[in-house]
Amino acid sequence: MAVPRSIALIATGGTVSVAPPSADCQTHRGVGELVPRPGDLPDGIEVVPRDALGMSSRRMTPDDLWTLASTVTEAIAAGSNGVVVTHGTDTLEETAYALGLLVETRVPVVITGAMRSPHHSGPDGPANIRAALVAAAVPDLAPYGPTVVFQDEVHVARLVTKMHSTRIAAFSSPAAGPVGFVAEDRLELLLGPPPGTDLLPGRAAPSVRVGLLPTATGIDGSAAEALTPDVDGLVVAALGAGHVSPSLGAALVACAEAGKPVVVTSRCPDGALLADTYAGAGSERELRRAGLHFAGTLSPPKARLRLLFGMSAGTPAAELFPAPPPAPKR
Ligand SMILES: NC(=O)C[C@H](N)C(=O)O
Repeated sequence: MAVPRSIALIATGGTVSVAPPSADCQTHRGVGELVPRPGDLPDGIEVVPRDALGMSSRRMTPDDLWTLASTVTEAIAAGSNGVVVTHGTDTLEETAYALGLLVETRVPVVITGAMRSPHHSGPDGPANIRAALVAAAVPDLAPYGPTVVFQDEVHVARLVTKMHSTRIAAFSSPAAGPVGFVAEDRLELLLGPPPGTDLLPGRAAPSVRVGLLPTATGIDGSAAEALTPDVDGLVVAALGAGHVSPSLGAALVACAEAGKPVVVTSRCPDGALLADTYAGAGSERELRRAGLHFAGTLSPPKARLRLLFGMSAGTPAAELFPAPPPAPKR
């Protein structure tokens, strides 16, 4: 008989592990309760369970992400053939991306959770965990970096987002769709791994504060001005392809001139930021010329984690968010 693949199952809390009959979803079961019973375990897999954290994902902090990344790294160093992390869904995509920033791995790392708690009808946790274990046991998944397995779909950490607040089909990757799926306890990969890695060149425990600002019609610079003294860096979820109101633009430039890196992202769930199309106050041309950094296709919360952990390790923002090559003449 073939040697079973050893998969570390690391629990952090979330709805997937809410303890019945806790009506307020505040108490979380230990990882032992999440391990499939012997008859429910996919063939050829052995689970090594470990509790890391036990909380709703809204409580997760950068320090917790650092701790979790260390736990995952330890499991890999101890010889796991793959890792599955169970997590609350509200910030699951951020944790997946943070593991991509912080964990150097040659084995698959998969994150999953549930939208329905174990004591509700049709809980999705057991099926998600089973599919995640199947995926984590396949070495071909490793080059994709951390992935999210949910509802039998496999999504890469950089692109995945929680699109629905209550349905069990909560996650998707608007830019490219899932890279694979699990059926009959087999992983099918549909697309190749992402072209680049998100792993940071230097890794260190979080030691800086990075703010995140929303934009909307008529949002001026007052919130940015109020926030600037309290942060070491700022991410703005700008309009469209990287635009803000002229007043907000001036406040962001002032923040950058004060030596605090400002990173522009888009509030659109899909698409990239422009470099050289619009001019004038608050346009992408003006903001780039003033030294603001642009995060490409990265979502606002993920760009925030990249800036936060990158700065903590002393990597300049310009290296974390390199400028695109000049556009060809049109
Ligand atoms: N479905 C969930 O897991 C939601 C929960 N509030 C959490 O993120 O911990």
